[in-house]
Amino acid sequence: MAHLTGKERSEYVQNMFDKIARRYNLMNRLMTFGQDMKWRRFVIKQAQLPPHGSLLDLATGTGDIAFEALRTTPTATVIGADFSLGMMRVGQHLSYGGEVGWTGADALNLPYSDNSFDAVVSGYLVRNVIDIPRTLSEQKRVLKPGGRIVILDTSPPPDNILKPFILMHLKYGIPILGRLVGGKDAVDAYTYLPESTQAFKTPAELAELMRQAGYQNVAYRTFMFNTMAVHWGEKPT
Ligand SMILES: C[S@@+](CC[C@H](N)C(=O)[O-])C[C@H]1O[C@@H](n2cnc3c(N)ncnc32)[C@H](O)[C@@H]1O
Repeated sequence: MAHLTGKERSEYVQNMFDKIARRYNLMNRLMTFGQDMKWRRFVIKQAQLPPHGSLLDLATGTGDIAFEALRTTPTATVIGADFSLGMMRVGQHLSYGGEVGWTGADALNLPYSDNSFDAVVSGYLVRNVIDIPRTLSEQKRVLKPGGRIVILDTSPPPDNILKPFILMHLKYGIPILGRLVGGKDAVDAYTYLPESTQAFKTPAELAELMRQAGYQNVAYRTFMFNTMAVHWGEKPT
């Protein structure tokens, strides 16, 4: 991965998700021991979407976060945007799939006007983009003043007594599970996931990038032995 240019890395990520789309949801449930839906519910809680509000689920993938928004706020307008059409095609056939406004979009160049959404949320996007400040700034642009950004992503395992066990799960558990569930097409993806997690920002570093991008009231909460984090903040009014 380190040898790829930004554009090549972007294409690599896009193709990778197209390839694993069919087995993606099952892998999530297995890898996280069924915890991932709890974090998605927390993301939507932090979005504080008003009735009839508008939400953009950026990097929606198969739509799990978008579906959670529709489940808790059925009157909301929910747009799911992603650059992997394969992932969104899977989501279209799931329950609530008919109620999401699925859109092909790049998180670095959003096809929406300024001040469009009450909330912009994302799950496992920021670790994958080639320019984090750029996506944070694009998300701020399309948020209404006072609108909320919420980000769910993995975090590098902190230095503590659990680190060797977490590294074992990342280095061996997840790639082996990926191969068993997704076959050889999934090997790259579930090797990339642990590598990109270890190379990603710590929760404190990501919070600082959000502040630098101009968000206010930035805060975060970590889950699963600090290996998962949800960050939130607001666009100034
Ligand atoms: C791990 S999946 C997460 C899907 C979903 N948010 C979830 O929580 O399950 C990451 C998604 O991010 C998308 N993605 C990565 N970089 C992107 C970018 N620059 N623009 C749009 N989507 C992107 C991928 O196509 C993929 O569907």
